[in-house]
Amino acid sequence: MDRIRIIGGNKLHGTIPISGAKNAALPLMIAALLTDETLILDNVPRLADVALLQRILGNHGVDIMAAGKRPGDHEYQGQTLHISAKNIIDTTAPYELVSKMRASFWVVAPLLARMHEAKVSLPGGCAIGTRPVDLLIMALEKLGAEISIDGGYVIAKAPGGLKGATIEFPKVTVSGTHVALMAATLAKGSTIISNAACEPEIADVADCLNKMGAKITGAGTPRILIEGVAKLHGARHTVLPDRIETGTYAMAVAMTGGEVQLSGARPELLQAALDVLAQAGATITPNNDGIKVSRNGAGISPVTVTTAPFPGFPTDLQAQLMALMTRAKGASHITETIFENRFMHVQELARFGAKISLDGETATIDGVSQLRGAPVMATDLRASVSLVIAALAAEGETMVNRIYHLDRGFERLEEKLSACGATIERISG
Ligand SMILES: CC(=O)N[C@H]1[C@@H](OP(=O)(O)OP(=O)(O)OC[C@H]2O[C@@H](n3ccc(=O)[nH]c3=O)[C@H](O)[C@@H]2O)O[C@H](CO)[C@@H](O)[C@@H]1O
Ligand SMILES: C=C(OP(=O)(O)O)C(=O)O
Repeated sequence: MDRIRIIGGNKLHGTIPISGAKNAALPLMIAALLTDETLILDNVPRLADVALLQRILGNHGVDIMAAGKRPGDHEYQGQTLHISAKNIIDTTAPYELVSKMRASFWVVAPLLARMHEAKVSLPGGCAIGTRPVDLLIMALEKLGAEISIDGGYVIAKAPGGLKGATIEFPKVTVSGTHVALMAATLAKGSTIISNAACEPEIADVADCLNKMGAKITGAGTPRILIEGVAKLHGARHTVLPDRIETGTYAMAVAMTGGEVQLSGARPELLQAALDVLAQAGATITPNNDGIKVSRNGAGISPVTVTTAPFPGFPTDLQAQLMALMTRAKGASHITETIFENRFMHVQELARFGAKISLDGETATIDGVSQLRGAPVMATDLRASVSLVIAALAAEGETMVNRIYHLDRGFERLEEKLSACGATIERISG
């Protein structure tokens, strides 16, 4: 099993190119199931989750061609995928594949919308809470699907096709919104999704669906309107930059000090997180090429933050912020409201000498002047990278074990950080 070895203490200086967003690339690839024509996606990150989804789509009969690099392409250029779901040969998504990645469950929506049937294993994914799919099932039932659960599989049928409906989510759900949106594009009549998730990845998927011939308005707001169409066609779409990767590297720079240009980043995708970083003492400068982040001289100030759906502070940056706050001058408070068990990093951060106490959904972090490197274990994707952030500032050596979590969502992490002066290497085997 690969590990990452880090010797902390170096400031970060240089440029980090921001990859395409994992959480947009995955639903965009899934949306290709809605049409028998080719969907071309540019700027798809090279990640374990993307590779796994390629296998899952392949199992349904989808052909995927990954275009190589052209001369002059930047070495970090995302890949271009040509995805063709001309013939769907199997509407079952098996346990062996779906259990490894939660988002793969979302294939239920396009399969049902286009093939009028789907049998999809209940999902797995990061251990950050119970993560039920009741609201996704509710949305599909509203659209006229008959759904049963048998042997760990969701079996969905819509013999006459889906029908437009009003779907009101009792709580904001990204997965529920993606599923409702994709399913409604091919439903007969119009659909209203209210209390929809406003995450930028939803709007990115809706943009792509509209290029494919869907009639969607309001994506990115809590009320989305979809006028169903009989057929979708091929299109070409570029995956938006990863706001969580952006925020993660911004926090790494705030942690170590130094100055880094986050190339290709879009500040409006993570304004709440950038505001918190500025409060913590980092200097954030949006520019033509992305965002410059620096922290020179000044220490880290404590903050009080509560995670919330977009445009609030993202839960996917909570662990990274906690790592940063371990070295703040005073006590910080971080409240997690989205996932009930997203504090797996707390016990691992303690191995560096961090002082964190938990009370229900709130963590209190008493900043310490110095962290010390330690052997630690990655537990889930964002928790893993919070350990990397701590290690970059810790005295001495850290060994991060079980880094397959990191490979799910961070493209060439060690290369990007070492190019900015970090002492970080992957140890294979
Ligand atoms: C691949 C992807 O895009 N993953 C993101 C997505 O996850 P995901 O789409 O799974 O997250 P949701 O927004 O759906 O979940 C939000 C909350 O709603 C609950 N819930 C959800 C569905 C349901 O049927 N019933 C229910 O109770 C969840 O348990 C959670 O407490 O949004 C999360 C919240 O921004 C992010 O942390 C994940 O990185
Ligand atoms: C929790 C995440 O992913 P997933 O929803 O795929 O588990 C994440 O991206 O932080």
